[in-house]
Amino acid sequence: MKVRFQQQSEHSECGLACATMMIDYFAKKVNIVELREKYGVPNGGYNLFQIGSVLEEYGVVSKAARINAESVQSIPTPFIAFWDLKHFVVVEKIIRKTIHVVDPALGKRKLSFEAFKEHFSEVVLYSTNDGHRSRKISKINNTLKESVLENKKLLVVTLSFSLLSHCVSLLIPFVIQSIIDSSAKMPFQSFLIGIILMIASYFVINMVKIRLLVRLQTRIDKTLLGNTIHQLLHLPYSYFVNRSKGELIYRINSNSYIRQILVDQVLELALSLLFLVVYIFIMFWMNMFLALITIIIVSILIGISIINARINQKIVQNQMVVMTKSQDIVNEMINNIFTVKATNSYEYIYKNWSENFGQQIIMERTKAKYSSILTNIPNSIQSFYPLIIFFFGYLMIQSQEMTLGAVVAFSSIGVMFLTPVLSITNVYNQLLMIKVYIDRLLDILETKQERDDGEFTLENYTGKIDLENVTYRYSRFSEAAIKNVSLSIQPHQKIAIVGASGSGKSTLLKVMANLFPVESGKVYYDDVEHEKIVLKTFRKNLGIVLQENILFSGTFRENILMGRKFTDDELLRSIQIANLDELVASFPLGVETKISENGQNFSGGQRQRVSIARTVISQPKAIFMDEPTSGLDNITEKIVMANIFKLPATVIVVAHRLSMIAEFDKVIVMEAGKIVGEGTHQELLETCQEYQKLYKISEYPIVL
Ligand SMILES: Nc1ncnc2c1ncn2[C@@H]1O[C@H](COP(=O)(O)OP(=O)(O)OP(=O)(O)O)[C@@H](O)[C@H]1O
Repeated sequence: MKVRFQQQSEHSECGLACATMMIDYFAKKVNIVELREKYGVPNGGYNLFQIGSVLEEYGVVSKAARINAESVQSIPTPFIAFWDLKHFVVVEKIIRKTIHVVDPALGKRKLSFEAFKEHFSEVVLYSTNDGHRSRKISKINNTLKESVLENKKLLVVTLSFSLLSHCVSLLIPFVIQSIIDSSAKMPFQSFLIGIILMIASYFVINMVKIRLLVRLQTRIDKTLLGNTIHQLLHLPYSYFVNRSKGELIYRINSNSYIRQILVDQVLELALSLLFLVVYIFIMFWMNMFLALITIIIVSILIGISIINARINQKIVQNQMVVMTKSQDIVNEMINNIFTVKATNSYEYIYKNWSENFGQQIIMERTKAKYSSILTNIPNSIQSFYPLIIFFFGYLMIQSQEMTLGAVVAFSSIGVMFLTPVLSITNVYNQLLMIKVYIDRLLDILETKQERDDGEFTLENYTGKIDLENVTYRYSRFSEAAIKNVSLSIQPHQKIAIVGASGSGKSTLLKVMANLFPVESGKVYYDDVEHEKIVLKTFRKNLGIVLQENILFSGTFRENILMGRKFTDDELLRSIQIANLDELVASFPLGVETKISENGQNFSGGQRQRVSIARTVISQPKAIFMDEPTSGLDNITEKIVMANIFKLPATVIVVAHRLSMIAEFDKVIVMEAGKIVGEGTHQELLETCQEYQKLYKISEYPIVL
């Protein structure tokens, strides 16, 4: 049994991807989505011990060993190998001096012993389980099935028209036969009328078929892509936190490949299969001997095409991985062009990209190498097929077993038979490919949506928040970012969270704002446990301003409203609170002024203020802000914060600068995921050593 390739979705997921491949091989069909949901991905990835624990939970008993490359053949395959001192790969098998490696970042590769030795870091994790599990054919995901089933009617109609057009073309050989065999007494006019009628009906049927096909394609596209985007929008925030954007976009694009293969190819396959039976029947009815020759030729064609498809699948899988990486590099380059320029790192980035692109080219060439032989043979056979039939047909005419017309007709039917056979093998090829695309899409489609099954709507939410022994960790194996935190925040209180970098301030804020689900403990809003609240409607009570202030391309108005309905007065009020009124007034188009994508044409502080206006416009009852004013000067910061403080809302702010700290009702001091101090600024200065330290080193001494 082969190891099923599992691609890692982010840089630190190689350990988890290797664990997925091992579990899938030895114990149970799993995909990385399931393991990711269960264990998460710690910063810096998994170590061998943690991978071993995951395997054990799934019934794969494993052992780690330190071993040099020369002795690695004694380890039972597949096993996990430590790679370049920073990565994990699965060694699928070792055949003589060739090592078959499944790299979760790069796909399946064959390495010479020397190349293996160069990368192998002399540590392995192997399974002591006996043999592999039995594998059943996997079921296609429901969303994909639904997308097709929803358009069942249209599918049947399109299929019927395709069938009709095939039927019309099936008549052609018989017409040719009667023209040749009855040429002496041919009723010229009726033949001509018949032919014109045939051409006209073929044309009309095909025209309708093409239109139906396009309609079917667009409908399936819409359902498939619509479902994916809908699913993406309903995934929890944590899904996006560590994922690369290029990778996600590539996964989303898998939709159109899947549709192309499903609609264009599978439809063809269904018809071809049906017509194969018809053709075989007709051929044997016309001439047994020629029919047998055709079947032999076809068997050779199918054999070669299957080999071709299998080779292609492997190459395409690997090709997709490098293509995604290229896209990622370009994405990062464009997003971080300032850093590239500032650090003068053109060559480094270019080298990175061109190395990756080089691999892409090598794969393209390998593909061409194989297909120049394997695609060429079927094509050549197809071209020479009529010659073979005419050769044997000639002998039959001589022995008067067949007429010339019958040989010509047989040859045409034979060619018609070969075409669907070739298309079946081509579709088989594509179907192997679709699996690769589906697996990539399933990462999105099979991830659980954010839960929303609460019973309380909390329409009159006051802004009270309580945390009871809350712990949150980014992954099962990483240290908790928030440890056993209990906290009570009263309506309209103004709270600041302070602490050293990495102490868990942002994480605590996100947990309070319900962006991250807690691992243990409870979060209460107005004394109602968060799991019992209808999140969809409740979310509008929470306003969140995060560090990354993303603006969309559109006007000021559009960026603040974000599709929600508010009056012009409400819009102006939010602009005033964010102290944007002067800026907006300075533009001739006011709130209709265009903001470019990501707000590139505005300063960081201006972007922050648009983000604040966007949050306060909905008059949330609790406002969570992660360093919302880091880009503002002291005076603007004071104005904005004073405006926010006046709002009838609970305000919780992660603050690096302590310049306004004395104005908060309560300050929470964090250290290593725990609350180490809680009280007013004055109280903490007297009682909390950690706070005193922070205050002393604060860049901006307090203004009292
Ligand atoms: N997306 C993530 N995945 C894994 N670990 C994370 C992630 N984000 C933060 N962490 C880890 O969680 C811990 C707390 O991080 P957090 O961002 O909450 O700290 P912070 O106090 O807000 O830091 P800063 O002031 O530098 O923003 C850190 O150890 C950090 O490495």
